[in-house]
Amino acid sequence: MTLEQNKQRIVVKVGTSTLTHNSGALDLWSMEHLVRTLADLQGMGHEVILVSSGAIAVGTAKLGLSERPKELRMKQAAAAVGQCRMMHIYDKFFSEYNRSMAQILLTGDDVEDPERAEHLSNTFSALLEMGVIPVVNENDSVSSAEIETGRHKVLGDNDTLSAIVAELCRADLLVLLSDIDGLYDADPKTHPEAKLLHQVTELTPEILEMAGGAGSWRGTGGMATKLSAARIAMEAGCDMVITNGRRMEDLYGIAEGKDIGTRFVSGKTRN
Ligand SMILES: Nc1ncnc2c1ncn2[C@@H]1O[C@H](COP(=O)(O)OP(=O)(O)O)[C@@H](O)[C@H]1O
Ligand SMILES: N[C@@H](CCC(=O)OP(=O)(O)O)C(=O)O
Repeated sequence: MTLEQNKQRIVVKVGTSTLTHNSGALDLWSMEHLVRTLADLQGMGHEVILVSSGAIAVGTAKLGLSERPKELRMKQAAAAVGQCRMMHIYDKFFSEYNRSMAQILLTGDDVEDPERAEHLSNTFSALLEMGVIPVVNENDSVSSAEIETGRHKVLGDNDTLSAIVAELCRADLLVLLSDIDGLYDADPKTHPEAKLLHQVTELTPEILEMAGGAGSWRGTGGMATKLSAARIAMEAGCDMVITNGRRMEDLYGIAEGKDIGTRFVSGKTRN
């Protein structure tokens, strides 16, 4: 396959547990490696979109709060503070690699409404055309679906959000960077003997039953929301891979189709 043929539009979603330390403070090593790898993938000819979580945890730490706020308005305020801090650091790191980035904050209404969705899709196209890397998060300060209930309604969580973005942008590949190597046949935190699944071609009831909740106070949704994302991506003809954000360099192999993490194979790739 030539490089031109292999040029892909890749959406990478990174979870709070990869971007922050247990204290909630930013994991600068992780962010720096993420940015460097994305800049490199772009340099290789791929188009890259980043969906980044972390705003609430980072805001909570920056405000010096002893725990993640329970009151909705306080969580939304923490998100506003954290989002700003994260964009500052992302922009600084992307600038070091001579890349431009843009912030896109979305709510469920933005993708549900056809006119807004079209504007959004046009904005993504224009940014990618100019070589800018869009960095997306849910607009937590105005949208309460996920942070209030912990479940997704319209968008709800960034796993689902990233799949919706992948669909909207007609991406070839969605990669979810998590704190775990992929989907296991049970949650390894409670079942140490659990085995990693390398490939999923169909979301059967057995697969859906394997998914448990979040692994730490910073994560949201756990595997359940990742499987919802897989459904959206697969139906849109986009492969999705869950892999460990501790090994950013795996992104190169994943882009080449190597067997890393758990790959949810879309009909488009299978046929
Ligand atoms: N079947 C499963 N396979 C792998 N991880 C699982 C499974 N069920 C639940 N989990 C949990 O999902 C967590 C990852 O999701 P989450 O905590 O939301 O992190 P992230 O910030 O990466 O989205 C893992 O740490 C793990 O404890
Ligand atoms: N939008 C929220 C994160 C929501 C979310 O899905 O978090 P995660 O499970 O860490 O990807 C934030 O920026 O804090």
